[in-house]
Amino acid sequence: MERYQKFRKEFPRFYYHGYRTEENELVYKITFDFEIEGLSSFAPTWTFPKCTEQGKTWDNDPLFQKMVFSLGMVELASYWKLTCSPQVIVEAGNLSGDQILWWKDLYFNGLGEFFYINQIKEADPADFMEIICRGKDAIETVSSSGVKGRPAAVSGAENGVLVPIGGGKDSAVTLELLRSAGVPIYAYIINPRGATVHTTEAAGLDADHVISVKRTLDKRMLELNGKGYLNGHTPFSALVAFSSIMAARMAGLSYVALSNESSANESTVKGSTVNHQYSKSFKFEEDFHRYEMEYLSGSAYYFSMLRPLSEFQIARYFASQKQYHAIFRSCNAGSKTDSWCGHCPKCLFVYLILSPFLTETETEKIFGRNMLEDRELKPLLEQLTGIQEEKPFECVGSRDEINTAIILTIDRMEAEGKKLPMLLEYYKGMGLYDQYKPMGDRFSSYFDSQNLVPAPWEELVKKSCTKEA
Ligand SMILES: CC(=O)N[C@H]1[C@@H](OP(=O)(O)OP(=O)(O)OC[C@H]2O[C@@H](n3ccc(=O)[nH]c3=O)[C@H](O)[C@@H]2O)O[C@H](CO)[C@@H](O)[C@@H]1O[C@H](C)C(=O)N[C@@H](C)C(=O)N[C@@H](CCC(=O)O)C(=O)O
Ligand SMILES: Nc1ncnc2c1ncn2[C@@H]1O[C@H](COP(=O)(O)OP(=O)(O)OP(=O)(O)O)[C@@H](O)[C@H]1O
Repeated sequence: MERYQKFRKEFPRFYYHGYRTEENELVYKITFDFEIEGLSSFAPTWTFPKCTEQGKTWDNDPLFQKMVFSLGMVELASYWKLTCSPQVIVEAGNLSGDQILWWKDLYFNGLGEFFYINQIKEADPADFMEIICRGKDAIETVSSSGVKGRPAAVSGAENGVLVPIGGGKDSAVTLELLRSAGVPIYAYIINPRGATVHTTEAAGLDADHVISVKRTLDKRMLELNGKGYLNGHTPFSALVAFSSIMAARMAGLSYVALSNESSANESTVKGSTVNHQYSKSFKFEEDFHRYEMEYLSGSAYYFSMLRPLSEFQIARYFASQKQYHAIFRSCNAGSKTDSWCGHCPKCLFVYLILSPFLTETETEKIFGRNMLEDRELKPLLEQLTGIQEEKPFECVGSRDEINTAIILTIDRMEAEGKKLPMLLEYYKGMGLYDQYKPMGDRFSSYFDSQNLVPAPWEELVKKSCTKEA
């Protein structure tokens, strides 16, 4: 890819100079200092509310400072990708050889979609970036109450569990599961919008149990995007991971419960490792866990409550949680207007995966239209079901579970004597029905034991969300 080589030559060095903090009784604000030498500097910000005892200063907390530095390491990916400068010079903190390898692995995999879409074939895991660390010596961290290893019990959970909220169905399911476990819940939201705020309301959380942080992008990055510098997907969920453990520390919470499912492990491009949802995968979860244990010791136990489950089971559970149906929004395309766009892969995916568990009227009411009658969505249906090699670059379920959901919907509608909508009729004609029907329902009893859910909650997830087909 020509632009890649050209920019790397023209701008060989990217700097993470440092960060500046401002702290008062109400907020803790961080301004990162990045620079692409010869092009531009960037100053993105994060503002956290202060929710701990008065007089506590986070600037004096060594672990928290390491977290701030680490958040900058994730944030820099959005700015580095403009020119993919071969050298990244880190002055803001110290990194060991092992840490450097960890970060390179995150950047390479987390930017897998970016490289693929921009046709940057020459990006190689070893050579795409050299990280040179010129930071001062690391401040020794004093280990505190954080949980090490996979917990057999959930001690400390009585203080509360932090649940990051995306505004879609998955985090609502985590909220409800943890609620049934009887632990206090705190919601965590980056840049609140209607759906995220309404989700906390539907869960019955008051303002004291909602931690909202503000993140700003540097406008110069947006301007450079407009001028033809490189742009594309960045691993947003890695930002959720690093920032949520900061919020947990400020609030004195020992657990952060994500809502990433087993299906997120499937690659987006068949036969490759390119995964749009890389930082939602179990590999990232385990890697992050290891990083915390080794370099951020004392931080909250980070795990995904829904990791044992498929999207199919999450949809079934969510279908019974009617209090969220009018307000949840999974659509990324409509996230700015807090709406279902009704035309994107994520909308079609959610429509299909909920369909076996809701009536046609209920599903149509959620989306405001019957998407299954829209012939323009045929190509998306083909991508979602695996007729096409490439899944859409969106957070959608695995091909197998989408096919299972469609078969169940067709069977239900036919048993009720209903006429199939256009897309389901088309699907039947494509031969997939005959291919998948004999396989039966392989997802109702699904359970992925590769997970980090603390033992008592793992049992709860199994009991609440799995059943024999
Ligand atoms: C693109 C993105 O990550 N957006 C999230 C961001 O939204 P924001 O309003 O801050 O920016 P955008 O208007 O979407 O983008 C403007 C331009 O800036 C670039 N950019 C943006 C964010 C970033 O981190 N780096 C960037 O370089 C971008 O390329 C544009 O040119 O924050 C919101 C929360 O405050 C998120 O809700 C936004 O997420 C989008 C809805 C979204 O589509 N996110 C995708 C990355 C996505 O697929 N999200 C997955 C997570 C997958 C993963 O972690 O790998 C998901 O929703 O599950
Ligand atoms: N703005 C945000 N603030 C905090 N956490 C977020 C935010 N956006 C996403 N997340 C976290 O990332 C997870 C993945 O996002 P994703 O959009 O897949 O899930 P969702 O919104 O809960 O459900 P759905 O899959 O229906 O969209 C969320 O469940 C949530 O834990």
